[in-house]
Amino acid sequence: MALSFYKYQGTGNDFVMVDNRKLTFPADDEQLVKHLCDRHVGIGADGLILLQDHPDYDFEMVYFNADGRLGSMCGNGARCTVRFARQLGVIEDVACFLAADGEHQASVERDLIQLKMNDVKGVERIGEDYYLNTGSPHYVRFVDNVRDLDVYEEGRAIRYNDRFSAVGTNVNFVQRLSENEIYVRTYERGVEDETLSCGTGVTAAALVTSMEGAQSPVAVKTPGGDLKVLFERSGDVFKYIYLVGPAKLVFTGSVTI
Ligand SMILES: N[C@@H](CCC[C@H](N)C(=O)O)C(=O)O
Repeated sequence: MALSFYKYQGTGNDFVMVDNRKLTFPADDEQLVKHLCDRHVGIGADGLILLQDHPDYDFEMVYFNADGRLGSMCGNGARCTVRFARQLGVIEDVACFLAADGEHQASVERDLIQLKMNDVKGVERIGEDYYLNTGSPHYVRFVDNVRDLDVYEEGRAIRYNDRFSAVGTNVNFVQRLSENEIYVRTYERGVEDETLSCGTGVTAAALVTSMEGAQSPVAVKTPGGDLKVLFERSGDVFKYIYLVGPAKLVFTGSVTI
């Protein structure tokens, strides 16, 4: 069967997008998803996303990690899905959609997609580090020089330690650039490598930076580009969280599956 796909990227976090409104994609085929995301023998991406109809929402986003497994929330992927939905004519400039962690609102503002994230209730301290869930689980460590860090090795050491090896976690390394500006590099669970950007990770990093004195909005640089995180904070409870950044179509194509 011929599969038409669209390749999108949001600050360098890239996704194979499939219009699955007719439910023809074999979503239970883990090996197929893994193959399509493979950068040597497939299309190549950090994840695969199905856009599907839903009776109560504009659409549903079904996200798989590059390892083929069904994933939790993906912030950059969600921003790309909103852009994709607009391209398909499923939405105009605003959307209310369903993802793995529940309902989300989003709006398209020229090049930027503004995505409302779910409230975050509770941030755990682990030594000098932080652990929280922004739709996906994130470990956050502040470092002095993030550009020179071996994110692959240091990220794996945390992701596969006794606490996290079974369920896994994403691992974010954060350098404070100024009071309200940070640089974030992320080791992503399910990709099992550093990606150019991770939306839920950037969100997690911005929220914990506010626990160290930053104010909303926090400007975030990543190896793949710039994002902005807005929020309201009360202790370790965060509401009205918005992730803002670009999402772009890279190319379209068709593969035989
Ligand atoms: N790239 C994503 C994060 C995706 C989730 C992650 N791979 C996991 O398994 O937790 C993002 O932009 O949020």
